[in-house]
Amino acid sequence: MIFHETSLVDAKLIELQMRGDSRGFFARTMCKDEFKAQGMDLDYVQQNMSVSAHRGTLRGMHYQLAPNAEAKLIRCVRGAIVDIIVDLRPGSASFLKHEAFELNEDNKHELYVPRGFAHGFQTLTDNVEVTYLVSGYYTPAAERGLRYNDPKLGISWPLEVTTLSDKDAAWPLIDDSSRIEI
Ligand SMILES: Cc1cn([C@H]2C[C@H](O)[C@@H](COP(=O)(O)OP(=O)(O)O[C@H]3O[C@@H](C)C(=O)[C@@H](O)[C@H]3O)O2)c(=O)[nH]c1=O
Repeated sequence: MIFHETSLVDAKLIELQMRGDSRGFFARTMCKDEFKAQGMDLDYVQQNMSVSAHRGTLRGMHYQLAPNAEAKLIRCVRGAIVDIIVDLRPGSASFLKHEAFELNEDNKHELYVPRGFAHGFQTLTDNVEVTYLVSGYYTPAAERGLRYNDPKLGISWPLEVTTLSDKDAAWPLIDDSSRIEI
């Protein structure tokens, strides 16, 4: 795995190293030793997948409150997405900043989202499958979100939003104090 720093403190874009042969190729997608050397979260307790039927579908921006905060390791295994993360950690040099990453079935990039970040993505193709490991159990009482089009975040999504859950349409806007419950 090749670990690339991002503009957001502690978040990393991971390039997989393919070992090809006559059958195809092999690549490692998670390795505790390599993650430890990078200071990344090591213990993943759930693996999730989602399938989105339509191009332009948006899921986000999601996180869980501490002590249920989760690190996430995201990969798009069918189709393509733009994945966007926001650093919500007060005191971080990248507090409230975001960065966008294209993850798709061809580049096979993996995005490491640290605890204390909000996460979301928009599909760039129909019939998209995303798979991700998370370091915390799903805890509905700890679920929180930011509005994908909150002017305080200033995220520019690549496509018109075609599909959005009622829950994602209703997340609160960040108030003037910019204080965010994490
Ligand atoms: C996230 C999650 C949802 N669910 C249930 C709740 C609901 O009935 C159904 C769909 O849930 P959601 O609408 O929250 O699914 P979705 O909008 O895809 O939620 C996901 O979005 C991306 C951006 C993330 O970062 C993930 O951590 C997760 O929050 O699945 C679980 O049972 N376990 C889980 O871990």
